Amino acid sequence: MPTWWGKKSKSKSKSKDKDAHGLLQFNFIKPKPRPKSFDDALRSSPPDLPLPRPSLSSNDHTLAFGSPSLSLSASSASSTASYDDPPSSTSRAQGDMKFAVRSKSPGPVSRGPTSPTSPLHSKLHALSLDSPTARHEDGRSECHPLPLPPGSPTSPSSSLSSTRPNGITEQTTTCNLSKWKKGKLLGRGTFGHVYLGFNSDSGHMCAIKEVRVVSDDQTSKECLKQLNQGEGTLSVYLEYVSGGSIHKLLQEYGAFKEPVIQNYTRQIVSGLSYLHGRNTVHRDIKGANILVDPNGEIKLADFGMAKHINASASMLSFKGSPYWMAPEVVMNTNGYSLPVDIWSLGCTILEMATSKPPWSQYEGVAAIFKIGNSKDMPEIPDHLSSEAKDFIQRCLQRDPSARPTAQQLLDHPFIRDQSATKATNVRITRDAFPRMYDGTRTPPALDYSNRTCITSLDGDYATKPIPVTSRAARDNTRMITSLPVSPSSSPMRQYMPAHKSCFLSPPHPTYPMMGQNTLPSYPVRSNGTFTLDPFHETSFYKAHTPGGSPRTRLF
Ligand SMILES: Nc1ncnc2c1ncn2[C@@H]1O[C@H](COP(=O)(O)OP(=O)(O)OP(=O)(O)O)[C@@H](O)[C@H]1O
Repeated sequence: MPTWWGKKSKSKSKSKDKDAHGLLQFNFIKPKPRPKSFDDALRSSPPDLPLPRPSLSSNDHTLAFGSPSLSLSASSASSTASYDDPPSSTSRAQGDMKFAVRSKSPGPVSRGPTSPTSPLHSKLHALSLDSPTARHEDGRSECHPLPLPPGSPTSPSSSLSSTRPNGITEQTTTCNLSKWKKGKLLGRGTFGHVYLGFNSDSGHMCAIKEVRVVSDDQTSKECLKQLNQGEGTLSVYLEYVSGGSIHKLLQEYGAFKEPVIQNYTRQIVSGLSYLHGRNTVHRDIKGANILVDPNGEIKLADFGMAKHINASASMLSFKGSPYWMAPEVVMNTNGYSLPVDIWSLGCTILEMATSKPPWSQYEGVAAIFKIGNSKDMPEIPDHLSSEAKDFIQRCLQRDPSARPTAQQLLDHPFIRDQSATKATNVRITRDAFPRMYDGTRTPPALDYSNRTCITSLDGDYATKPIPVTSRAARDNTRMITSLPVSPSSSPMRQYMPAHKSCFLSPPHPTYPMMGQNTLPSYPVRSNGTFTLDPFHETSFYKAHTPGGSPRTRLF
């Protein structure tokens, strides 16, 4: 095996450790001496290094691996899966990753808005990449043998455990015990709101992501029926990560210092290395989709756009969040693959360093033009170290094949010497975000019905308050950040020849073209006032390929 960057000669044994949270962790094996420089290393042929093998946490909702550990938070993959790239059966079969989605059932009696149906409700259905339709052997079909929401009771009377051949322990609930109440608003995303969930039986918390669902065709209605959905909402129960997202921390604390960036980058890259090692591309890496827990552990979230790709295939669909989107996605001509996450990683590091993504001075579509059509490189702040600058530059290579892989990046000088212990993670996060620990961090839930002003994106997006006319008007004018659309809906479409495999759909209605000056509207509370967060709010996407194609079924 060729040598691989081995300045640090300490070889870690592949060991299993159980951390305080019941997450099993495995360390990387890194024998081998290292070449002199990162470039020497890149020139060596990448070895087929053993990937860290994650294992499921006790609540079965996170995967943790590597050191520092990185978890893949249970996500809305099933509910927001790519419309034109359905999740592959391979990833389902492998069982390496599991995205458990517990959907809300109105049940026989509606519980009202502050008391969502318990995830253990007898009519709940859970979607999983492993076993979306399993039933109990005794014929009880109303319960689902999938992991409980985080913190659910697991007493013998309430659950049955079984260990599958791949080592994943599954829990089967008897579906009648717990009560999850919807609490304060944690945040808003493209498809809905995320609330704190509290289990009054156990005292446990989870995050409840309420996804709005449009079912305007028969297939959609059938889908919803099968999910036992009502009221146009799908509830996804997720592990609650109390630190919130990197995006929120940036809003609250401003740009991160380099040691924090280094520590978080190392963990993100570790997660990408795991995902990419399994040919899975996340496609929406950005601060808002990366959660930080109070122990400084990073969790990748929101796999709604993740996609397993075949060795031979690349993707053509236009997905992602514009400011973090790789040029090849924007141009949408030759397809794209795993390196799109590396580009987005570079953008996310810039976001951490400046609290804004690259090209944030441009409106959404103008930024897309900048990414796709120019040869410009985003500005890299001067105050960063030369290693950090080099790391970012390598991620932001316009030619995807020139970008290092996640596995290679783990040995980049910017992050390779990062102390990889839990103590370091805790210390760095505690020092950087003290209020995460003193109980004052979480701002009060925003009352969107009463907000009085938002700020305009044109010009100085952060400072210009403008009146809000009505919720309807506001909802019609949101900007896109996460955007699953068909290839032919790319805003670049009219400027380039249509790709053969494009669906002929009309331009996406939620994409304001340049000059339209629409108003993105994500007011966030900052120092007691609402300010615009132009990088977050998105239009509620309703796909519209002709004829109500199956891929336009939901959302
Ligand atoms: N599991 C969680 N624990 C704690 N907070 C969460 C959790 N999931 C989401 N949040 C908070 O809610 C916000 C909205 O999350 P959501 O996943 O709906 O959208 P997003 O990822 O921010 O944006 P998009 O949908 O465009 O990708 C996040 O930015 C985060 O602050």
